[in-house]
Amino acid sequence: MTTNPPQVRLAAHIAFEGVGKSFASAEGQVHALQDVSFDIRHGEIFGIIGRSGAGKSTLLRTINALELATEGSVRVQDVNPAELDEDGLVALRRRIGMIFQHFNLLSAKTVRENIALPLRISGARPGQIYHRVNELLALVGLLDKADKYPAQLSGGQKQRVGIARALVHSPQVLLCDEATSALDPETTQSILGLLRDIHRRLGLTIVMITHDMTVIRAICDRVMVLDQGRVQEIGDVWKVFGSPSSAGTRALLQPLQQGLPIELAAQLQKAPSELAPRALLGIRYEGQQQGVALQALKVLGDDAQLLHGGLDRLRGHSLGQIVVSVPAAGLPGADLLRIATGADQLEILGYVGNH
Ligand SMILES: Nc1ncnc2c1ncn2[C@@H]1O[C@H](COP(=O)(O)OP(=O)(O)OP(=O)(O)O)[C@@H](O)[C@H]1O
Repeated sequence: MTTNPPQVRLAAHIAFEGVGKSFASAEGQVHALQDVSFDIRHGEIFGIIGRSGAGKSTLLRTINALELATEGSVRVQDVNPAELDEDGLVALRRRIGMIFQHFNLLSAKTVRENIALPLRISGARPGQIYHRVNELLALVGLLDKADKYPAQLSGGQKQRVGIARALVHSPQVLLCDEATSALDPETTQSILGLLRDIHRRLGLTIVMITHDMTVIRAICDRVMVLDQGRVQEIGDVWKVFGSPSSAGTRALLQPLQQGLPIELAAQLQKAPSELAPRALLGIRYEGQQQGVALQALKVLGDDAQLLHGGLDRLRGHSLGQIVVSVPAAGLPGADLLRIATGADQLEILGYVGNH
C-alpha cells in the first residue's frame, strides 16, 4: 500500500472571512472593503498591493482592531478583535507590532525613551526596561544612538527605532504600513534586510502594504492584490508576478516590466520586407524552476541577437522577458518556437532592419 507524503502546509495565523468595511462620508457610504476572504499563514511574509484607495490601510488596520469590520470576521489565531473588551484589546495589540511610513516617534524623547515607552506603560520595572531596550538597540544596530533625539537621525535610523519599538513586547505579528515609502532605494534595501533578518531570527508573521512592487519582489512569500476593496488575486509572488491573471495586476506591475525600448518600438514594422528583414521575438518565462537553458535558445540560430530584457530569480523560479532579433526568412511559427525554446510565451512583436 502506498501512502501520500505528508503535506507541508503552514497553518492560518490571520483569517479574513467575508470582511466588509463601510465608512459614512458626506457623499454617502464608502465601501472600503467588500467580501474579503483569505488567510495569512504562520511565519510568512505577506504583501498586500493595490492602487491608492483600494483599501490596503483599512484592511491592515482590521488586524489590530484600529478599524473594526462592519461585516464578516477577522481572526488572529482564533481571536476576533471585534469581540474583545478593553483589556483583551491591549493584550492583542501587544502580540501585534506595527511600523509606519512616517515612523511616529515622539520628537521630545530620546531613542531609548521612545523604545521604552510601551514597556513603561505596561508597568515593567526600570531594570527590565533597560535590559530589553539594550537588546532591541543591538538587534536593530543602534546601540550608539540610544541618547539621540529623532531629529538627529536619518530616515533609515528612525525606522530602525520604529522597528525596535514595535518589537518590545515580542509580538507574533508585525504589520508594516508603507514602512519604506519615505526612504531612498539604498535605505529601503537596508530596512528590508533588517526585516528579513528579524523574520529569520524571531519567526514572526509579517504583513506589509506597499505601493512599491520591488519591495514585494524583494521580501514577500505571497502577495494579495486588492482592487476597490475586493481581493483581485492572491498567490506566491513568483506566480502572481510571472503570470498575473488580471489586467489590474498587470497595470500595477507595469513599472517592473521591461517594455520595448522606444527606439526599437519606433522601428517596428507589421510585416517583413527588404528594409525590415529581422523578426523581433518577445520571449517570456513565467517561473521556470530550472533556469533557462541556453542550449534551448540555440534553436534561434547563429544570427540571433539578444537585444533587451532579462530574468529575475524569485524564490527559486526564473521569470522575465527577453527580446531577441532573428532573420525573418524561414522563421517557424511562434508556437513551434515557443516549444523549442522552452518559453512560457513567445510572440513575434514585429519586424526591424539590420542593426
Ligand atoms: N475614516 C474614513 N472615513 C471615510 N472614508 C475612509 C476612511 N478611511 C478610509 N476611507 C476610504 O476608504 C477607501 C479605502 O481607503 P484606504 O486608506 O484603506 O486605501 P489605501 O489602499 O490604503 O490607499 P492609499 O494607498 O492611498 O493609502 C478610500 O476610498 C478612503 O477614502
